[in-house]
Amino acid sequence: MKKFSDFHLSKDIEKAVHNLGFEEATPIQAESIPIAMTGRDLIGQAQTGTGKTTAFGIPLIERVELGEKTIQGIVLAPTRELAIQVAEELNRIGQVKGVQTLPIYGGQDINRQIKALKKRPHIISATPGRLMDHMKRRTIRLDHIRTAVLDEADEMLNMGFIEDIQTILGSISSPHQTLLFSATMSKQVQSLAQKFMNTPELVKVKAKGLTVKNIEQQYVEIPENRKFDVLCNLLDLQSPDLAIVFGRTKRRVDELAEGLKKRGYAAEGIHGDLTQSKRADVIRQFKEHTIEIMVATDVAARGLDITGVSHVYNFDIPQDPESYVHRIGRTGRAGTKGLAVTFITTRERHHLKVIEDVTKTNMSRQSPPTSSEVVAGNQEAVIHRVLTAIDKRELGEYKPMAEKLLEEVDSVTLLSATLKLLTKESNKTPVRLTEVSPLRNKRAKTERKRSRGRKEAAGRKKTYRK
Ligand SMILES: Nc1ncnc2c1ncn2[C@@H]1O[C@H](COP(=O)(O)OP(=O)(O)OP(=O)(O)O)[C@@H](O)[C@H]1O
Ligand SMILES: [Mg+2]
Repeated sequence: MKKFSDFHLSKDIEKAVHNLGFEEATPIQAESIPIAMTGRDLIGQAQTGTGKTTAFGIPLIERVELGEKTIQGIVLAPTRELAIQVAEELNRIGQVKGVQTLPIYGGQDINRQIKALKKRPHIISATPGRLMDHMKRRTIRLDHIRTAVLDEADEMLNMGFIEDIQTILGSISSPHQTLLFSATMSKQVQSLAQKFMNTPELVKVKAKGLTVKNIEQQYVEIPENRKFDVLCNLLDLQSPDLAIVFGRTKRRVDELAEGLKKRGYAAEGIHGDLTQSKRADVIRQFKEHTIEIMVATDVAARGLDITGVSHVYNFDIPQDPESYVHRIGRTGRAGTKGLAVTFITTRERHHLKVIEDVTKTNMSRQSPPTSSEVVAGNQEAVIHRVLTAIDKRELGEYKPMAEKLLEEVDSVTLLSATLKLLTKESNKTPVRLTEVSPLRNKRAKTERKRSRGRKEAAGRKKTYRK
């Protein structure tokens, strides 16, 4: 195990890392930081939640010359939320040194961004579309870049950003290094790397599979029309701290979030058709635990690091194994435990198998909970609440009331009535979701994806949104 003090970091950065509470470097950090600090190009692949942001963040910030008031580093990320989150982390690492990172993303007033750019940030963390806008307006110039980072490069290519990325990388006129990080890599990424990187060092953290072992992986096979009830039962039984539920389409996400709210859960949906302020609101409320369930499309699958996400539910099985890896990777981060449950219909068995093969993992099959299990689970939850209240011992003002009641009713009856009132009755409010067809077989899927990919990429040119 390597400590950060082994890397000969500057004092300011060592201090900032210490302030972050990091003691030992994770394997991807231990392997990449020394190479990246020499200025070499590097491709880093390591599982989700293993600290890739700091792995590129430290060398990126080390190489910033504070005295030069120019943009010296850029990070490209596939989604707005990720661009924002990376900027936050870089600002923490750069805090003691005084290195400033500005997030630049679509959906935010461009004039506000231009104003913030006048304050001369050292690093930009951006989504490709909006960065291109600024390059065209000449409000961002790439003539002093020392380090360019592509976070989640494979996803940016999936989203049709290839041309934008080529333009951006091709516009950097200063000598620089390029770093590329993701938990998954595709062939496309390798050809991009060949074109734009200088004999990159490949750092791939050895692991048994693509997913981390601290995430328990389960699947439940059920007919489409039972999925919603089973989801509610699982939420009741497993009482997640925070949960992310992934749905296949934006409409699906809206319907699921509405349905969950109807049944009394603190849930909100997030997807690319919402305004940026709504998206930011949902993330903020989720982080503050005002909402406990975030229902999302794959827009939330990449890179998001939210403390407390204990459960991920794939309400709809993801399109491909890579998406599965990233979705479930929103839990089980930095060594914590997590549970991922994937719903499949009988016709989707084949897709499950493909995911298991590619990720080299086994998911254990679970039967949907029976109604008596749900009742028992709800009762257990109440008992837990009662016992916790006893531990807290803040019961003084209730005791006289209890004593008075006990004069009239025996203790067992009294307690039974209290437990009954506290126990959550399963909420049966009817919820109807628009039917979706199961995933089709691989060949049909790839063909559809190809033609859709072209369309989406064309559409995105205008909006730069996922
Ligand atoms: N050395 C460390 N010690 C302890 N915690 C760390 C360390 N490095 C990073 N972390 C924490 O681990 C969490 C995950 O890090 P990060 O988001 O960089 O993962 P990632 O590898 O980029 O994952 P993903 O593939 O999902 O994007 C963060 O909360 C981060 O603060
Ligand atoms: Mg990441």
